[in-house]
Amino acid sequence: MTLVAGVDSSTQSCKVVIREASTGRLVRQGRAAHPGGTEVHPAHWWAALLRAVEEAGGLDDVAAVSVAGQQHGMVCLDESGHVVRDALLWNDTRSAGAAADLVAELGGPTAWAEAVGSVPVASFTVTKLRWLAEHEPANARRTAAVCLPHDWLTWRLAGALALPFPSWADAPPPPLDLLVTDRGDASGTGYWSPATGAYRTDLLKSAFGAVPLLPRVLGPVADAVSGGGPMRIAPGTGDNMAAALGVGARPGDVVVSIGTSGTAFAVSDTPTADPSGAVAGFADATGRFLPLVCTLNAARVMDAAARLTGVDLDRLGELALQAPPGADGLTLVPYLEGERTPNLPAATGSVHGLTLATATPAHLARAAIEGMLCGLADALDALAVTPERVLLIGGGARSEAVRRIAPTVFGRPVLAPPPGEYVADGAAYQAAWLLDGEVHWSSRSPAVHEADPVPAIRARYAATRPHILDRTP
Ligand SMILES: Nc1ncnc2c1ncn2[C@@H]1O[C@H](COP(=O)(O)OP(=O)(O)O)[C@@H](O)[C@H]1O
Ligand SMILES: O=C(CO)[C@@H](O)[C@H](O)COP(=O)(O)O
Repeated sequence: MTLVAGVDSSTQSCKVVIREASTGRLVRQGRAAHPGGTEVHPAHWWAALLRAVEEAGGLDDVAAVSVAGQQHGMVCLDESGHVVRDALLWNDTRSAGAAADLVAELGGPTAWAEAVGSVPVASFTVTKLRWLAEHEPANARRTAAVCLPHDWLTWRLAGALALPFPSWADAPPPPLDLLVTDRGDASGTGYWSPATGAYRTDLLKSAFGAVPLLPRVLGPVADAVSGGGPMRIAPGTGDNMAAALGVGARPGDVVVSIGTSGTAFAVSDTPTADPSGAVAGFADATGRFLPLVCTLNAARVMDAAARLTGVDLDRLGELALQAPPGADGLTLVPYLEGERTPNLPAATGSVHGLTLATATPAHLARAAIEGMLCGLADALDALAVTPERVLLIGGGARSEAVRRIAPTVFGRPVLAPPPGEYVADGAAYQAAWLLDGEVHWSSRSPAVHEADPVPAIRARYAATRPHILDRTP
């Protein structure tokens, strides 16, 4: 039996699945937590990957592996391959001013959308590099190469494979020219064009003042390390691109992922360029494109509501289902981390419509879930496609309350695939694809969730959304 491994190094944790290459049957899995915060030393990702691999029973019997990771994070390496500073993650908003400057310098949002398919906000790597050049010039000068979280982990794996697994933790960094990436993750940098398939080093030079070494961009099915050992390494990709593969998204589908980020994305045969900036024109992991809208506030809104109400996530869901749709007018605008779409990096969350009657844990629980889903309903609208199917995935989709409330907010049925690790599965799929050239994995049918639409929920949310305070008092 040939086995493949898929890794999901996402914001909150690292997950590893080991599947049978021919059928996709799940054989073993493991996971390990990442530290909190929006800047993280990449060594923590490597340590978590090793713990998750160990929990999954190791990779000795695995023929191919692929790593998917949180998009956009800035990993700077010096000439010897050592990390220059903690990586700034996709949800770190300190580069919001740099983003605004870069947009103005190129002549406005349309110029960016035409150049790289997306209008950069603080999440994009290019804005983080501008921030670094302005605020930490010594670190900027030491930066010989820039890569993304999945690129860095793939590169560390490439360097470790020659050693037995117990020694992987101590594997020295490989040469910088072994760094590779893929179209999907490259498209989140702000200096690679999905339409032309080429780096825009001119934009990088303007933003950062220099052009460090960049990872080689591989096609969807290519070895990340040529002439490697017995285990092959696929190119990997960004976590949303891997999720699209893992869930088997096809043209006509919109996938809504409720993880740390909230994302809504569709598979497209053509590149997109939205000058409003709401839709990022990413590439996918198959050679196609993945227009995507991302919010900074999704599953953690429920974590916060659970803390506020003093219950666990299961109880939070039960409470939410006790309150009526619309929570009797209690409305929560979920900008707890600032927001990316709409681009309000300094915003805070707010609660409106408090009365003696709505001041209950059940109302707050319902308002939190509805508010988070309203942000995603806005994301679905921004995608401007008429989906045949809306598929709900991510940690937050494990909540029955989310699955039952989503159709009332979205105004249409949603399909919930069986709970699973679809990002890691997508990576495993890519590894199987590398081995066999084609993959025929069967999947279980998603459960259909239907409910009467309640348009008043979004109407009230739209009325309250502009009434927010910034985080600077
Ligand atoms: N049963 C559940 N109900 C609600 N939320 C859940 C449940 N299980 C997990 N989650 C949420 O899933 C989130 C993690 O989702 P995940 O997709 O793994 O995130 P990421 O990929 O960003 O690291 C946590 O914030 C947690 O709140
Ligand atoms: O920035 C984006 C998409 O553009 C995020 O979706 C990150 O890729 C993080 O994903 P999760 O950890 O929330 O899955």
